[in-house]
Amino acid sequence: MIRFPIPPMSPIASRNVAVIGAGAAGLIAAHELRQEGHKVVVFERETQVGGTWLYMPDTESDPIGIDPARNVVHSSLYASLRTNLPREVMGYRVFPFVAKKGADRDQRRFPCHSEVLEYLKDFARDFGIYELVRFGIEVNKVELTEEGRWNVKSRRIEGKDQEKLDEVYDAVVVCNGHYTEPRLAEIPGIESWPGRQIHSHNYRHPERFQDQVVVLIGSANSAADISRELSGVAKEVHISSRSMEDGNEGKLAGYDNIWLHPMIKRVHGDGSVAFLDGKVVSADIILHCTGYKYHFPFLETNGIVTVDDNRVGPLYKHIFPPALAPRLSFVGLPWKVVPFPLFELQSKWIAGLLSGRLLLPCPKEMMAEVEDFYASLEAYGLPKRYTHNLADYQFEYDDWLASKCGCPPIEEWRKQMYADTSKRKRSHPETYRDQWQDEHLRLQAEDDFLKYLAKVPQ
Ligand SMILES: Cc1cc2nc3c(=O)[nH]c(=O)nc-3n(C[C@H](O)[C@H](O)[C@H](O)COP(=O)(O)OP(=O)(O)OC[C@H]3O[C@@H](n4cnc5c(N)ncnc54)[C@H](O)[C@@H]3O)c2cc1C
Repeated sequence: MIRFPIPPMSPIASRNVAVIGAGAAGLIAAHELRQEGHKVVVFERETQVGGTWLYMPDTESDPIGIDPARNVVHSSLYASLRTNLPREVMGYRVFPFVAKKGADRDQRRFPCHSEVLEYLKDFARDFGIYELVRFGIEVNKVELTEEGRWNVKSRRIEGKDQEKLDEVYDAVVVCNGHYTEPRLAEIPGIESWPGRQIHSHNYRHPERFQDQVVVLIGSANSAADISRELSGVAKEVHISSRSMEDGNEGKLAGYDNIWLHPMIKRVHGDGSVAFLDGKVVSADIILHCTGYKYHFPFLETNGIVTVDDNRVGPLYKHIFPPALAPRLSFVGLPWKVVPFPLFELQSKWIAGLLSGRLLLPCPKEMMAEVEDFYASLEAYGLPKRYTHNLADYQFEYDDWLASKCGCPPIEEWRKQMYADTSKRKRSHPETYRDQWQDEHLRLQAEDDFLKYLAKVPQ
């Protein structure tokens, strides 16, 4: 039986901390925790760091990802993917994402995915993170002990050696990513529709779509990139999205074979797909670019933390369940954000709270704030699945964390560059990665990076 409230932590102390995942979130969490004096073990199922940025040519046995027995592939990257943020904006603040020379490096401002992987590998090497990571080890159970610590069970996932570990940690930081479990659009009539379905998680190359009529559902970054890539090989591409504004339906400007539609009304046994605007097409494939679900199959909190319609909660500031803070935390849940610097600030705060250098409000106050936040979302008519969408206030959130940690707010150039990129992505989706108008901001960033690099011992 678990006793509550769990015992308070003694002030200014070093903790044994388990970090789950060695993607961009887990790497910076490991760094910040160690900087604060904690003892850190990072568990990583793969044999390399990088998480999402470790491109995997293989796809899953179930192309829409609903079969629980399927082989799970972690990364959702497609072969042609280039970043949707300029490298200056994207990098950690403590390790600028500057262009490097080398045969395997891509010096462009919006580089291809392998360049981000190289950057993360550089970070792990330069900051001595590799020595903290246990590779090829999957965490399969995280449970609260009677003393309010965490029992972490893990196992080696490949090879004859069936090594299993059962250990106790003072705290767990969950950094397992949230772009692996596909979310699907609900489509009336889909059970009897005879065509193929695939989720963008399993999209790698356009060739399989040669001469096909494709209905692509979604409007986020992947949908924009993949629909344009498909137009080069497919017969027709029909984009269906919730955000399609009235009057914008019809052919996409600049393309002969891309059409824009509102949501799908119904699909039929004869292969036809009917949209809410009354248009009907006969399609071969439905491609779901409809996002992902938060998924923590290893986490056992006796119902304290749940995932409900993609709300992970209750969480104070998207990080701590009030009843278990600060011993359980999540890094990287927010979306529609600049991820790496946000991970950095979340991690810094967690590290300071775990040592007792920084303090949280009491669980009751945190819970009251979480409830107020949920009530405000409801008042705006926002469904639970928008809980971690920080589009309208990501920098306010970052700056709040920065102030708690006593570090400078997000740089003005970074905020402005993000805003300019978002605008250009909408107005010039084909060219925003290669043509820009924010050279003055890029120079400011470079200037900042030079000052930073001058301080770092080479
Ligand atoms: C298609 C796509 C394009 C994107 N483009 C951009 C972009 O241009 N710019 C940008 O900044 N962001 C982009 N992102 C967001 C990107 O996901 C984040 O930048 C970031 O990489 C997420 O890092 P993470 O550490 O939270 O998760 P991940 O990178 O997913 O890492 C999680 C790690 O946890 C490990 N793991 C999971 N479960 C376990 C377990 N039980 N035991 C042990 N290990 C485990 C996984 O193997 C993985 O290594 C994109 C995302 C996608 C899907």
